[in-house]
Amino acid sequence: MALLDVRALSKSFGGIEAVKSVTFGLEKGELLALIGPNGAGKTTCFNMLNGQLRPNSGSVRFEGRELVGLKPRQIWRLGVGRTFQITATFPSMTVRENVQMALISHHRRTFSLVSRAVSLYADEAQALLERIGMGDQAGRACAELAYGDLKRLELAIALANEPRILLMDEPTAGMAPQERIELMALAADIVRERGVSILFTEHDMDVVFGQAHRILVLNRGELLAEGTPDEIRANEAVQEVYLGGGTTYGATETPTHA
Ligand SMILES: Nc1ncnc2c1ncn2[C@@H]1O[C@H](COP(=O)(O)OP(=O)(O)OP(=O)(O)O)[C@@H](O)[C@H]1O
Repeated sequence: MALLDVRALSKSFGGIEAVKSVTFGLEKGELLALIGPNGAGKTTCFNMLNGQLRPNSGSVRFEGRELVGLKPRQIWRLGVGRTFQITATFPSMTVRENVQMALISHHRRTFSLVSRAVSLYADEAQALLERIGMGDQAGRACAELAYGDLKRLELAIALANEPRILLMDEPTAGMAPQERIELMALAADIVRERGVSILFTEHDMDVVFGQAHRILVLNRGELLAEGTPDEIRANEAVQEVYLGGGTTYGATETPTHA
């Protein structure tokens, strides 16, 4: 059984079947992309995986344990983390303090807001920042960071919780093209080093086809295709959905439909 085993997951909103009996697995150490046109059901899927939405039917098993019915916080504590499209940092704190806060939360320590978390987990936080290439920015206030750096910091904050699985919802949204590639290349390295599994949604096809080990394609709530980047690139049904057929993508062409 896959590390995360998703079976026949379905969700309707009134008459709209947003996700229809979706089944897939996420393996240990895998970088898996979930793509699909606007409204395909990607966000709804993510919300069911991390407990924000309860599916109408289906199951989500993590290491054999059923996650459906658990609260987001419980799922997070089990090791299924999530990054959001909107970055959630404390702007007035420094970069390092933000990571320290995440480490403190992970280790369930309490601290006084008055004295601030000046010393707790400072070395660990610095090490995480070095890993994402932001060691030299540790002392800056978050509010001063460029957008791309904030997204990288968000990755460090997510890693502070030592997730086994990381759900990344459009991690590169709003970034410059080269920065996007770099962020996902960094995520790919981290997958390799730590054996973390990542499921991510993404609109930038260069990022998807350049970095993902495997790709899931959703269309109108259904899983249309699943395979390696080469298999998906060659899949006619996928080409039809994305481009009306005929054109290849992921190499030189980059259709975006954000
Ligand atoms: N809370 C909701 N209430 C009603 N309909 C919803 C709700 N959330 C999503 N939907 C509908 O479900 C379908 C799937 O939406 P979803 O946001 O999951 O797609 P998506 O693939 O994430 O799209 P995008 O790429 O635009 O973020 C859409 O038709 C959407 O309008």
